[in-house]
Amino acid sequence: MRNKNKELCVHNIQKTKLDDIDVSAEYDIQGTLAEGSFARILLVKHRRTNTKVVLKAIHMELTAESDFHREYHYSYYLSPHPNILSIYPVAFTTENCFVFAQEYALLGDLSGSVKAGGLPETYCKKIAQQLASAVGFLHSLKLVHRDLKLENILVFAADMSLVKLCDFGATVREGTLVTKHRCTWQPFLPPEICELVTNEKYECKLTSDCWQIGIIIFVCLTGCPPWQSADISDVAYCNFMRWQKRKTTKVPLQFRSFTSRFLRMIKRLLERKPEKRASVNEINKYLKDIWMDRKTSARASSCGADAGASSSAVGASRRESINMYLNQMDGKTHLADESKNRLKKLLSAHGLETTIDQKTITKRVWEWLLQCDHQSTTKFENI
Ligand SMILES: Nc1ncnc2c1ncn2[C@@H]1O[C@H](COP(=O)(O)OP(=O)(O)OP(=O)(O)O)[C@@H](O)[C@H]1O
Repeated sequence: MRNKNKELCVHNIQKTKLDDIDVSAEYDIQGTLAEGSFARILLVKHRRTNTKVVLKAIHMELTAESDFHREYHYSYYLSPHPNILSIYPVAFTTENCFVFAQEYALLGDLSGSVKAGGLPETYCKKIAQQLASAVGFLHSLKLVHRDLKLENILVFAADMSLVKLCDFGATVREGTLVTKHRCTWQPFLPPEICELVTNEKYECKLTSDCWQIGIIIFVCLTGCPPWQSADISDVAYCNFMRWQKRKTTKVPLQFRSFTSRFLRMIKRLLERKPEKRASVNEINKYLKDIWMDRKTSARASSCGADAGASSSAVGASRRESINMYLNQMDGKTHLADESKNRLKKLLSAHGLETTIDQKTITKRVWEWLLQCDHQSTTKFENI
């Protein structure tokens, strides 16, 4: 009964009264931390309390007021969880933006920490455990995050002992009719979403988050996604599906560096049928196991191509996958540029020019991965 009330309460979206304020009068703007698709993330110091906070300034022309209220409501409601970004009870409007205040993650997001070849296994397990806890909390309230990716996991400790989930801009109640979220990376999308046509509506389910956590764990361990797109036109994905459906005993190349326990977990999270997919809580069952197989990981680079006949196809598809990231980045440029210009105007009205661009940082990371993929492909083709 208590849980039911909690659940009802979280879905009762509060419309906070939004006062129009002059940002530069209240805050000392120190710089732009990042630029998302709809928002600019500003590092500021609150003049009166001398506290450093982050302001998420969402451009009004790109976001309906009701969407802002939903994002702020869910972000604030969820933020007491230790692995969810803390949000302050501060929301207001400026001339062009809806704004709310958050705590500052000094180490940025996970896409800046995951290097070619991946993170140490111990770090990945800490991330998996904290992410499972945060997303498990959302799921207990029947909320679907819908946009789980490295960029939405903020790092508070270099050894990954504290990470927090952020960006509840796409979060909705389970069962809500939605269309594909425009700014998610294709390799992170589950098959049931990949197969939708543009603007097709679907009922969102908790299980799509479980798939995305599976992909995040894979990317953290290896440094790159397992395929470009979870659909039948993708060779790497097809190989995985054939193996999962036991049509072949040959473990797909990009999964050869893992132990059987890890493979069991990842197969459960990356189950094609959403109704059969593991819940996030299942991840906890595998945290004490060894994930990387020391012997095979020395032989098969998870970032590389197959040493057999299908090597070029898989290698090409994986290169394409990383290229696709870069292209999607470019695709986002137009949208980001529009909002960037408007936000720039707003900021320069307060005498501030900004130059940091998160898109460029992420693009650099993926260019590096592309280089890594190319090197290991060459290595395996020479075997
Ligand atoms: N509190 C914070 N501290 C430090 N960096 C942050 C913080 N909040 C956000 N960021 C940075 O800003 C980026 C974009 O933030 P956020 O995801 O909230 O914006 P968005 O416009 O919703 O992004 P998207 O492109 O995913 O729609 C994050 O990936 C992260 O790098």
